[in-house]
Amino acid sequence: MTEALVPHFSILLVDDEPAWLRSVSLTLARAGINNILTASDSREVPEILSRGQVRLVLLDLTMPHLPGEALLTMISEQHPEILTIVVSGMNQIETAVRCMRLGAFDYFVKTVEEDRLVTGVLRAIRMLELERENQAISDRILSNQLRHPEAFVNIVTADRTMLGIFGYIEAVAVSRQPLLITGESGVGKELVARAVHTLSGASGPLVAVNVAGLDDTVFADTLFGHVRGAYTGAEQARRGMIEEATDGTLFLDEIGDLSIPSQVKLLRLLQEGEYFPLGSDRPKRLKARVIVATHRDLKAKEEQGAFRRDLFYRLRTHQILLPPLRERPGDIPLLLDYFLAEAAESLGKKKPTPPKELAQLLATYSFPGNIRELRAMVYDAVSVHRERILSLDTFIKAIGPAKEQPPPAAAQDHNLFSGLERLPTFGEAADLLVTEALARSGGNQTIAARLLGISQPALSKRLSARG
Ligand SMILES: Nc1ncnc2c1ncn2[C@@H]1O[C@H](COP(=O)(O)OP(=O)(O)OP(=O)(O)O)[C@@H](O)[C@H]1O
Repeated sequence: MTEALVPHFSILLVDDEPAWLRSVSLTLARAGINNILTASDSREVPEILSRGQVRLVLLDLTMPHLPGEALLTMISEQHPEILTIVVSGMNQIETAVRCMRLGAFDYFVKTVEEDRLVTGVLRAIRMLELERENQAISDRILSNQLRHPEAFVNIVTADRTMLGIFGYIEAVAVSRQPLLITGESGVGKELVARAVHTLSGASGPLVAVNVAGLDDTVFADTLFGHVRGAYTGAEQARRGMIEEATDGTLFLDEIGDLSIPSQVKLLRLLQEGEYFPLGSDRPKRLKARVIVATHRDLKAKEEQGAFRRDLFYRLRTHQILLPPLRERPGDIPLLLDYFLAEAAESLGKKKPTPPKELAQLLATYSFPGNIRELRAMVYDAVSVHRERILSLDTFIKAIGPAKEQPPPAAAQDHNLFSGLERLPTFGEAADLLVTEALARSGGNQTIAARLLGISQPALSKRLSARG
């Protein structure tokens, strides 16, 4: 199998000393960077750059023929899309300042530790990747069309926000940067992580780890693995989940519950792209895309000091916020139909017909457990179901008595009465509302009362008063 090229563009190393070219190539390869070209004759550089593959150049300054500063000027003028890192033998502040003025992205002295050079290269790669991804995101938003709708077949929705999120997912799926998925419990975060993984085209698996409740040592052991004898009881070496996810996706769920020491470990992993299995002093490379999810408000946690700011900023490079089910009521009938078919098939029954008032009833409920809760309700109803038409009873029981709910967004923005010349009286308005609620609920008073946000006895009293 041919190894994937990292990053997706080429990095060109330019120096007249072949030994330096070899040594830097090896250092970068150890950091997982293998898409490298080299040039020991600076006169070759313009032709190599004209092929359009190179986005980052590591440039020596003192070279025969075309000197480094002349090349730097040429690159800044003719290839503004390319970043140049100068790696010079000269430790002179004036030279460094001049190079930065000529457009260098960074400046390193050759004697500097290799680690610092690698960090500089990783920073440049990250910046170029983000630039490309931002471009992809705006292209997607403008084109407003999905390229791979098949990746979303398991995510039932017709909601505009959700469809917009699908477009965003297509744009960021191939990124190597972390992705943060937030949203209430049961809203579909793991389902979305799976769609991202499918679209990433990664050859490895998706490995999901729920990190809630893991103490720091268990967290490190689970993710990083250990060598034999790392601690009492570690009789066998164990691969960590990061290694299990090689060439695939590591999905860390409930990230908002991670302890501070584990947050530090995760940040280091993301920044340096490497980790140490417990008991080992040989680093391993992170070769998986990291997706994290939480139902918690990470911003609020960060403000309270319970979540590290640097990690929060690192994680939210790409972010998806999934809306709760109550904010997409149009999805309720679709999901109902989908889960009825799914439940009937798994329970070996014929798909029941839902009473037409059911979707109305469900729209009055706030679904704190979101889609998972709706799914469980439907499975429950189908399992006790005998007739052709599904009974409303299990649903009415599950959602409990009506509670005050915020008015629908449309009613908040626009007062329905504002266009009327004569305002109806309270009594008239209430009568009209009751009539409409009864029509929508097919005459079912329980549902009508829920739609009106009043108790059933209160509705019944009002109806008898009407005569
Ligand atoms: N749009 C959808 N279409 C079909 N099924 C869905 C949809 N969204 C969620 N589900 C289903 O609802 C259940 C909960 O989804 P999922 O586990 O992805 O939620 P979550 O946000 O990750 O939950 P938690 O915060 O508890 O981890 C799963 O069975 C999933 O398949």
